[in-house]
Amino acid sequence: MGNLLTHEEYQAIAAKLEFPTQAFIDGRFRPAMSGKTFETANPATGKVLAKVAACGAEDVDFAVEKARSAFEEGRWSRLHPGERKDILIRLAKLLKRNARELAVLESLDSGKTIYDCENVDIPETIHCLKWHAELIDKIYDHVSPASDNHIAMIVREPVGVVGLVLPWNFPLLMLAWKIGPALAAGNSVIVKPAKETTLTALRVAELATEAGIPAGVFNVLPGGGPEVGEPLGLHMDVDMVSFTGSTATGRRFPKYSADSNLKEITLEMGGKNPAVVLDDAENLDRVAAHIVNGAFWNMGENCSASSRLIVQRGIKDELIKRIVAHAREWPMGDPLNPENRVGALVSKAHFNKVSSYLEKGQKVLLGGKAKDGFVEPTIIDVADRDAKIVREEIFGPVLAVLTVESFEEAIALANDSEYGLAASIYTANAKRAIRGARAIRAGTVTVNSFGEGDITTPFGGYKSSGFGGRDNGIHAHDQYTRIKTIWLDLTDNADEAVA
Ligand SMILES: NC(=O)C1=CN([C@@H]2O[C@H](COP(=O)(O)OP(=O)(O)OC[C@H]3O[C@@H](n4cnc5c(N)ncnc54)[C@H](O)[C@@H]3O)[C@@H](O)[C@H]2O)C=CC1
Ligand code: BAL
Repeated sequence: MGNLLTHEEYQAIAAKLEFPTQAFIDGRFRPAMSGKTFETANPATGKVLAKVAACGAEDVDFAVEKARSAFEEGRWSRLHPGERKDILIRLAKLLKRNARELAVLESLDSGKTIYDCENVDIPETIHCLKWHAELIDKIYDHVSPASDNHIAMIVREPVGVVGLVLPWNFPLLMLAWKIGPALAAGNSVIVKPAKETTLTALRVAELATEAGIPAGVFNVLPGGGPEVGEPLGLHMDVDMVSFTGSTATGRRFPKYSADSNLKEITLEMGGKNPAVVLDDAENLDRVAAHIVNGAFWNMGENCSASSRLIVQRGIKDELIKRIVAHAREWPMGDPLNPENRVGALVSKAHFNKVSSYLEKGQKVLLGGKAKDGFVEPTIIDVADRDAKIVREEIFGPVLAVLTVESFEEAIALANDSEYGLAASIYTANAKRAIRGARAIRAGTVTVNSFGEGDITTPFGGYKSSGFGGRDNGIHAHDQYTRIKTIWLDLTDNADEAVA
């Protein structure tokens, strides 16, 4: 995969990196108005990388004012879509030119492996921006089938000033999922990265300006959730917020909206995603490889991670044997070593949270150890269907195994969760595959594979996993536009009385 460097070469790049540390508002870097900063550390070593501006409500007000001016003056919102396309493609090219530096920055700040940053995060980020840029001058508005005497145009307009509240698990990719369609549609954006992972968003803001995105259109406010996310959610002049993160925090946004200007809200939240393996599944070795990828990719810090394996008793032992064998091929260690597939968890706090799910007395089939920011890929056989590791989103490399006797029981168990983000079903029986996929209440169901689809397919959840619009695909465009109807009377009626 890819054109990877050696461990030593990555370390040499890391040693020379400069870190952007200030807020980016109205086209330039600025300290937080309060002068406050917070430390951001490399979770793999605990070493502080930089002190970053800790923004607050006053920075939010200032950024919203600048974003609003940019929007109203039409610096970006009224550019020809083809011009926005050209600038966004220029941004994608700049990201490509700086891909290696961004990959190392992302890995250092988040604990993600350089292997994933180089092979997934950075290329998909670039592809996402290009895809939305290419889309924007190919979308047509509509004319309604109204009477001959009227013409009714149904047009899409950018929403205005958009808040983008991001998680830490895919800092650049989630940025791209949101700024791609939001900027392509002509909005001004205020990005609030997760406090744990701010550095790459700040670097992208700098590159966006170099690409030609006008001042005020792309702003980045580092800082805490209550300090930046909440004032953004409550702001009277923010038109829409798109959020990705935990269900607990996501729940706050509809309330912020109701307590302010009824801004639109899209929420992409947690998951406890089932991988259902039926006893007629073919090629168990391949199934096992998919399950390992689903459960342990990105250290399980993935909202759509397969965290519940629901397996029919007849094939359980054979499947587990193969899953364990595949998982053993995933080395864990320094994220900057390209041999490693499992890096560090994002922060000490998150490490503590994930470790707390590893309890004495569990039937551990693999792993189970946690030390100094790293958690081994862990598989636990569970009889109690209400155990915490079955119900709660752990967001770490922990796979709970549940045993069932039938297809019907498997589907019922798959749905026995407050979440409904993603699911997989492995079977050679096409009818069962489709019946199962239809019956599982989740936004994405993959058959005989693990994945999230790609940029062309909408991503989002059912139940407590999702609310509002979808990320990715043409459907993401809906999130960041509003529909307006324009009626025009065509009658030659100068002398007629108005009825
Ligand atoms: N669905 C997903 O992709 C993600 C799920 N999670 C889940 O959430 C758990 C906790 O992680 P956190 O970082 O605490 O997630 P979080 O949901 O609190 O953070 C997501 C974003 O919301 C912001 N935020 C936090 N509190 C806020 C508030 N009161 N008002 C407005 N914005 C606020 C954060 O600063 C961050 O930018 C994880 O262990 C995991 O289970 C975390 C990150 C991503
Ligand atoms: N899996 C991409 C979206 C997320 O984890 O938040």
